[in-house]
Amino acid sequence: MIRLHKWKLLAVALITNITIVISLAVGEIKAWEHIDWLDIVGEGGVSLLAALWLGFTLNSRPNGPVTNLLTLGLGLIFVGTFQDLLDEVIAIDKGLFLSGGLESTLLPAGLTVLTFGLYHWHKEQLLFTEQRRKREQVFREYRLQDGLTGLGDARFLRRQLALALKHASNHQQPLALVLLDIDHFDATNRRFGHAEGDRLLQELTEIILLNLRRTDLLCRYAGDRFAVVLPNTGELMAGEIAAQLSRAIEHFAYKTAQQGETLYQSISTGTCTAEEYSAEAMIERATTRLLQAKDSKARLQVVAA
Ligand SMILES: Nc1nc2c(ncn2[C@@H]2O[C@H](COP(=O)(O)OP(=O)(O)OP(=O)(O)O)[C@@H](O)[C@H]2O)c(=O)[nH]1
Repeated sequence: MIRLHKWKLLAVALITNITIVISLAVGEIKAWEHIDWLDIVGEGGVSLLAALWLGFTLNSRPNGPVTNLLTLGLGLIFVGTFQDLLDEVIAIDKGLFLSGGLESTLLPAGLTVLTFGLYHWHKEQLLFTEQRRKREQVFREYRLQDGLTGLGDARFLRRQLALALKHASNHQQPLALVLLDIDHFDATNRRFGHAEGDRLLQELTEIILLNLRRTDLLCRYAGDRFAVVLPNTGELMAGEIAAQLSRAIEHFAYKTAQQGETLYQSISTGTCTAEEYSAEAMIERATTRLLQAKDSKARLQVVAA
């Protein structure tokens, strides 16, 4: 946290020190008997809580505009309450802005900025919830969760696909399955290393999730192969969604962690609709179509070369 947010922490520490120095310069330390210890405990406690909130917030957030707003809001609240605390030990001329004006300005300003930051945080959380919904139940079924991407694994896919098939047949709705496989992922692994391949798989997961509807389910079927269950979806729509996912991935400019090189990926897809198939038969059919797509891509590349 300290390394990531060092400038923000330095700014808060610097402003706090400036407040102490100015207070000492324009005021006088109160005599022991004039200090109200109950106020010190109360106001010191509020200041300490504001500092803790700031610490918790920075510890749980990446850098970015929402974090900046939250830091500014909590920072203002902290400095405002800290100034309040200083007032209890340093007597400052009542006519000075530092004595009353600063306290009564910083706290409301901090609360206003914090409210604005919390509003954006709330919006950000809604987006994450939306993405998480597409991983349905995975968070309650850790045994069937893929450790790298957080998606359901192949066993989870089979189980959910069987349930979706039953639901589709009971409600006489179509159901589709799309398999996606990254092209030449082995070469990417060999060139940039397995850890970079892992990061790429994680980022591609996010891209796919962002391009799905809230009812769709994404699973990691195997190594570089993903599966999407598309409820209430016919063949045409499934083909369209597969094409959208291919486009989204082709346009994604992945940056490697080491050198920041840009990598572009393509995928091959195989779709299949339910009709009278079982979950296993659907996976087999989609796999056959995926391999056919890979074959025709390879043949086209040979012709082009
Ligand atoms: N980094 C990483 N690589 C993985 C993981 N699981 C599988 N792989 C790799 O994925 C690659 C899959 O290779 P292939 O099945 O030959 O697929 P490909 O190179 O994409 O070839 P085509 O599908 O024919 O285009 C292998 O190099 C595996 O080691 C993983 O969790 N992390």
